[in-house]
Amino acid sequence: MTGEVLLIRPRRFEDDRGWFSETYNERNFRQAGMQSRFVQDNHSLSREKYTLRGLHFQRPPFAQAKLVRCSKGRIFDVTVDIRTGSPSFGGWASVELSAEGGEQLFVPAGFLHGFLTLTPDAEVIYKVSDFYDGASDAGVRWDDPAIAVNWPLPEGVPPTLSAKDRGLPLLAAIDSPFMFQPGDVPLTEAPRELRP
Ligand SMILES: Cc1cn([C@H]2C[C@H](O)[C@@H](COP(=O)(O)OP(=O)(O)O[C@H]3O[C@@H](C)C(=O)[C@@H](O)[C@H]3O)O2)c(=O)[nH]c1=O
Repeated sequence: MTGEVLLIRPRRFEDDRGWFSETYNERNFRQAGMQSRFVQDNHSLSREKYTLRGLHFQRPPFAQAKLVRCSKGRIFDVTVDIRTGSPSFGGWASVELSAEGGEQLFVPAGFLHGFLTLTPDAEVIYKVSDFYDGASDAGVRWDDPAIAVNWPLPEGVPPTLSAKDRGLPLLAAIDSPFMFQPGDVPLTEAPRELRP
């Protein structure tokens, strides 16, 4: 497990037709410091601007690392440290991911993940390191005041949420199954950048 949130900017080769980019290359991403093996690819479409999905995680033995990118539009992507014993426990970090920029966020197991769409019809594609398991699916409220994510929502505009996300518990009510391990890295405001 790589216990560090990373921002990846894959190289783009531009020519008259447009561009080409390797969005994932196991060897190069490993060499750059991202160790996970992925077993499932996910793709979601959120029709409305200001749709919020999160804050989610899967419990072990199905804990997932995620490699997230936005393939249409723009999203405000958020990760929250829930590793017991971490100096940054309960802290959050955000990055904007856009189809135009092609940035990717690597979210290790031990973190909540969620995003707010900043454009209509935003599509998000992400790789995960273990299979979906409905019984292990869990999460924390997007507006938990103990985390206090500064979502870029205009004053008085509520996000569009699933019924499941409206009913999620507060961080204090979940028993985090994750421990801060030797070699893990605290969460910083700006994730370390990799250019594989
Ligand atoms: C996540 C997931 C959902 N599903 C099903 C369950 C449900 O019927 C439907 C929609 O699921 P959800 O409401 O959980 O989808 P969503 O709210 O988009 O959940 C996702 O949110 C982002 C922020 C993440 O980080 C992901 O890991 C995942 O939790 O799709 C799968 O079959 N496989 C999967 O891997």
